[in-house]
Amino acid sequence: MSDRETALDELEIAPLVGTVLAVQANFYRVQLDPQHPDIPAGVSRFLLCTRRSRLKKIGQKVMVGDRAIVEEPDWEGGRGAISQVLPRTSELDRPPIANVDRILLVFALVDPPLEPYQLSRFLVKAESTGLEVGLCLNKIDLVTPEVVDRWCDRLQKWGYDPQPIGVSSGFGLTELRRGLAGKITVVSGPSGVGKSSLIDRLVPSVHLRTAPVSGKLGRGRHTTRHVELFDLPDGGLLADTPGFNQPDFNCEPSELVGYFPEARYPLSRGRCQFSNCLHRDEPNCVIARDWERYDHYVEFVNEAIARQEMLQQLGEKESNLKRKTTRAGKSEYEPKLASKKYRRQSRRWQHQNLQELCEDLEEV
Ligand SMILES: Nc1nc2c(ncn2[C@@H]2O[C@H](COP(=O)(O)OP(=O)(O)OP(=O)(O)O)[C@@H](O)[C@H]2O)c(=O)[nH]1
Ligand SMILES: [Zn+2]
Repeated sequence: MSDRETALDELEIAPLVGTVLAVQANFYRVQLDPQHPDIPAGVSRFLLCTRRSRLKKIGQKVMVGDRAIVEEPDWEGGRGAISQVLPRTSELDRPPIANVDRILLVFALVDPPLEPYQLSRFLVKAESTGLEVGLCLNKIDLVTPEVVDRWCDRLQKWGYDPQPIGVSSGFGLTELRRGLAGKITVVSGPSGVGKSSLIDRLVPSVHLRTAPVSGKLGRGRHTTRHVELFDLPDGGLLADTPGFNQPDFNCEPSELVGYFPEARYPLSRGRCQFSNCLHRDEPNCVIARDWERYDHYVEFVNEAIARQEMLQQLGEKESNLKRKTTRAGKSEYEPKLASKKYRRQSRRWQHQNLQELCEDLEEV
């Protein structure tokens, strides 16, 4: 066995494993798990790594959040090479992060105002990932305790247990920190609610640029674009997502009901008469209509159906298009010759047909 094989063999017994915190132009910032006997005392556990060419060859992508095996650490230079990506437990595509455990939705009670419909969209989108969903209500300093209580009662009826917080004053952040320990959490929510300010407070080493909520849209001007996981002092990793105000759904209409906690319980207890019931006008449906968000549910189902129909039409259109390359070298779609019945009949075909017709007439 060569020296290298022996070294690899040893690595297999006790590989250096870490989590990819950020991707920066073909380099991966990896935080190694602590207490590995190979990590010398006093060196940084953060290594800037390349990806082994073998991984490139097999098309193995490395994502933020990935658990990776690191070889050939250069402790002085803070470098290493990723030789293997461990199986993922989850994979989000927006933001592109692997192994996320929890989505934490942050909304403000005011400034921007808390809108039930918008909150519902974010909740459904978060539920559609299949991950645990948490909800914080920020800016409690700007409303009365009665307003906070009213919102908490209302959202409990939706099936959630919101945590009121005040990022400016630090209210509720100790409890929030406890829920983040040992997990990878993605923070999401509309613009201007205080997501970046929250991360600034939770991760002392991070200073994201934040600006006052401004303009007609009531949006904060801070922009969060690249994907990065921040290391929390009490353990756990946190990522911010760019603020967006209207998440889209790309799920099947029939899946939506499962993303409403209010409907999950009756569905687990009984069955609708029709197996493909969408719980709208169908008879003998187990879902009651008297819960606050039922209208949201119906609207989201209608939206998902419309989306499905649009995709179907697009699919049909696309199958009638063929790709051609223009003189400028660009690739474009042009209508395929329509199916037989619309195609201009060729002379020969016309001639044949006439002949057949004549033969038919002769037979009569
Ligand atoms: N009054 C009050 N203002 C807050 C609080 N938390 C954050 N803010 C302010 O709200 C504004 C927007 O905060 P950001 O942290 O930029 O919001 P964001 O959610 O990251 O916004 P995007 O980057 O657009 O997604 C800033 O002016 C913050 O100072 C709070 O608890 N109380
Ligand atoms: Zn039903």
